[in-house]
Amino acid sequence: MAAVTVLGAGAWGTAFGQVLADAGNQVTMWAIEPEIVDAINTLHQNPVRLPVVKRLPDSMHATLDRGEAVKNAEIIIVTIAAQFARQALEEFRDLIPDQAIVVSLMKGIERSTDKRMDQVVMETLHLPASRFACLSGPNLSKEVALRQPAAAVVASQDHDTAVKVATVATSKYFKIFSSTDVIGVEMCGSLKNVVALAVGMSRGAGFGENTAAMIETRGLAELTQLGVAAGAQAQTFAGLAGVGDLVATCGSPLSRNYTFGSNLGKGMSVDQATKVSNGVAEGVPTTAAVVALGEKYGVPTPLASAMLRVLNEGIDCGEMLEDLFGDDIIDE
Ligand SMILES: NC(=O)C1=CN([C@@H]2O[C@H](COP(=O)(O)OP(=O)(O)OC[C@H]3O[C@@H](n4cnc5c(N)ncnc54)[C@H](O)[C@@H]3O)[C@@H](O)[C@H]2O)C=CC1
Ligand SMILES: O=C(CO)COP(=O)(O)O
Repeated sequence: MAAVTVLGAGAWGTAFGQVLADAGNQVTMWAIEPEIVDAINTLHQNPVRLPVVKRLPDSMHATLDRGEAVKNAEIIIVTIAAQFARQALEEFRDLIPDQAIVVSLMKGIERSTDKRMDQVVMETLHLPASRFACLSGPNLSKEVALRQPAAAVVASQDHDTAVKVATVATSKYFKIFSSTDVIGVEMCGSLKNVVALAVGMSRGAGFGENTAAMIETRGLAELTQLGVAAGAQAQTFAGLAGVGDLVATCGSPLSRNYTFGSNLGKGMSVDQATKVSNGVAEGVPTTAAVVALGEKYGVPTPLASAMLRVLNEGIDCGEMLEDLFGDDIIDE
């Protein structure tokens, strides 16, 4: 049993807090929303972000106080919307205990810097790589919250750190594998959201399985090439964080990214799709960062570039799909 603190009581933070509690840990949730902290402590629920759970485990409690939240934590989990991670973590820099391991569950790239969350977390908290891990995989929060069997991969440069996190967070229904490919796991989780936007859009526009499979396969090739150029191992993209999460996210209306894309495909504007989104659709701000990273590493990103035109210029699904392929015949 460990003392674990989760920063951010959104849908995934709350569902993962329950995983940790079910694994036998004492779980402290920190959130900026007083109504969520109050509901977790008094009703044992998070009706704002995770209404599907009617009673959270008794070993979960919440606080608004940053110092109290982390003071005894052995493991600190970060599940804050990626674009706000830096500003939120700055407030924790001097509070994190010296030996604590910090684990990112976030799936996004910071728009203003094009940095992955491992980079943002370590540089903001002044954390050595040996005390950082990221966890990713096909983990739609509602299904995990209902305790349906699922798995994820946790990566750290320090194998012992990955194994420690996996040991602490493994429960009867949540299996965790270990890896040392931090860049690969980060790139998988962030980039698949852009693919999910495009697949959702094609579904919303009324296209079927062939179109979805085409986008997913070409998307996987694009994110693998970009990931490898950034220093990732190709095999990671065939694992849970890569293909696994691509299949889950691109195939489910429970995904905010898929749903955001689907609403665009049905004819909504970006503003309208943002208004009706039930939580953060990380692929939206991440798309521009993926295009920028492609330019930086000299890797073509036709899918992300086409989605950027959707987001910035409002092109429709037909034009987006045309943009995916040039006129040349290219080797697969
Ligand atoms: N929902 C899911 O199925 C999964 C989500 N993720 C990732 O986990 C991360 C969080 O996702 P969700 O919890 O589902 O999103 P959500 O939209 O339900 O919650 C976002 C969280 O970010 C917090 N936040 C936003 N701005 C903040 C600020 N300035 N300071 C402090 N906290 C702030 C909110 O309070 C909220 O707790 C995302 O990067 C997402 O891609 C990963 C796996 C599964
Ligand atoms: O990452 C996820 C599932 O693994 C959740 O996807 P969304 O953020 O699109 O809801």
